[in-house]
Amino acid sequence: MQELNKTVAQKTERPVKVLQFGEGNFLRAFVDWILQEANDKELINTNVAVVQPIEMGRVKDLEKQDGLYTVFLEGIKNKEVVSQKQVIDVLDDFINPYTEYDQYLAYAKSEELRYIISNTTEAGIILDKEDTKLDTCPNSFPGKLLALLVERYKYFDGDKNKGLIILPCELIDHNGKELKKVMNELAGLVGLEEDFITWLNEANTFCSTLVDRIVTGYPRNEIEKVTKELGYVDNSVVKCEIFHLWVIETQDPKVKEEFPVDKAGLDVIFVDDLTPYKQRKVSILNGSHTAMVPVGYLYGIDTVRETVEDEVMGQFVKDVMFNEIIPTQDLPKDELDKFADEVLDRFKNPYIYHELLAISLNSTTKYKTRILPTVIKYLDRKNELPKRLLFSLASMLVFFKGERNGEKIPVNDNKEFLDMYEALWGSYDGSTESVDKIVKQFLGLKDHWEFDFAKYPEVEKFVSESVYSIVNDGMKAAIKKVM
Ligand SMILES: NC(=O)c1ccc[n+]([C@@H]2O[C@H](COP(=O)([O-])OP(=O)(O)OC[C@H]3O[C@@H](n4cnc5c(N)ncnc54)[C@H](O)[C@@H]3O)[C@@H](O)[C@H]2O)c1
Ligand SMILES: O=P(O)(O)OC[C@@H](O)[C@@H](O)[C@H](O)[C@H](O)CO
Repeated sequence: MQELNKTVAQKTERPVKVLQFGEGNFLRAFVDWILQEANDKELINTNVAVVQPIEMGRVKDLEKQDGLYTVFLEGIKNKEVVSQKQVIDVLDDFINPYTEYDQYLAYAKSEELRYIISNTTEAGIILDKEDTKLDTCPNSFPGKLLALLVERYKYFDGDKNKGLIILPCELIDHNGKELKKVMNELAGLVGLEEDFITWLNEANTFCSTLVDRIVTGYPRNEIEKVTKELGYVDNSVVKCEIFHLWVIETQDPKVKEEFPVDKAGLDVIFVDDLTPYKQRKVSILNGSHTAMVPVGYLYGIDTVRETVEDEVMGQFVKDVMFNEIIPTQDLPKDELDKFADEVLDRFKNPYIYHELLAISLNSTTKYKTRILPTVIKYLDRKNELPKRLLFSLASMLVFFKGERNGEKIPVNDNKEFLDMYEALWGSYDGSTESVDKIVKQFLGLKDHWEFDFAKYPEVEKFVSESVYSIVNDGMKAAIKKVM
């Protein structure tokens, strides 16, 4: 069967107004799909140049298919099954800046370039103090963007009209403000002139944004069937749910006028403050995802849907959402309950095969960013333990012991964390004392948690007892104690 390329599907020429950092599943199934819809409805007219943010990546694989790939949306909308396969043709240039730095910097001189879009994971918007030499490809995303903007500033002689609209999609708090802050810090370290810094801050518009769509990526589990239906081989086909929401925070009405993607009948909204949307989504959706992963996996389940449909695990997830997360949120309760009900329906999507192991990636950091704020609020407000969220923390520690029913778990996290788990479990000798010691050290990682668990001695006791029970009695017995 033929591979997807421009001899198989149509490719439309458009000016490249968007430079996109990241070629991952999410951006392709979300932002690029939105751009496609808005282009097709003639609301915008742009193609995208994709920049690979790290040395290893897939931009050249995308280029092999002339940038064409299929978004496979499947789910239930208004009680009807929707199954739709759509070829996306907006990707137009594919840059590995590590090997094509000049080609990358050439975009600085583009009259047409207007938008920067990024998703470099929660690890991407960071200050890398080594990124001060802009004449070779900087390592970090902020470093790469700074190099481009310095070139642009010089080429257009500080023209205020040549600034860009910057729309980061990383799931971190205030991503736009954070990126702007990191870029300013880096500009300071590089020693860039004051006039450039003024241009960076005044000519460019950094918008924080919040994204929401469950994207499971390449549908490995059903690829033969999908390929047959498509009639071509697509190595970059990406599967996702129908639901989508992009909240763009801006106080500048010109952004909405210039980027009218919301008019394409899509769930894109422009708001003054996205904080409530962010808190609600990250704590309820991502928080319950992260909380269910080690518990469900050690329970013997592999996917999100099976987890929420299992009698015991389903109840665990509901209790996590409604009894521990929602009471810590500041939005009206009925709104939160409605959102949580919708999320549960999305988790039950029968057409999406969302593996717990995929969500488990970088769990140690995800627990800290997506769950710990809830745990802390719960402890402060209720003066009692959020037992299920802490049970999930205990389960995560056992998950990284790396074994389920005698089989190795393919755990995936930063090397420093994997080394830490190995060292912690290396001291385990089967006794309650050794579990207590492991838990004490784990909760004592103040630099990681940025929170002092020792303030709550009952937390350590509960986590320790839970770990001991999960290891010795197995998850099915251990979970009964928190239900
Ligand atoms: N998949 C989803 O359902 C979904 C939904 C909403 C948000 N997100 C967020 O999007 C991000 C990417 O998810 P994905 O499904 O596209 O994953 P992916 O593995 O397909 O893509 C990851 C992308 O991030 C880049 N990247 C990885 N580590 C980086 C680093 N240290 N610095 C800079 N760039 C880095 C990679 O180059 C790649 O472009 C995740 O952080 C996730 O939180 C995902
Ligand atoms: O993508 P991750 O690995 O950061 O997190 C896993 C999921 O919680 C996440 O992808 C959600 O499905 C997504 O955030 C929904 O919008």
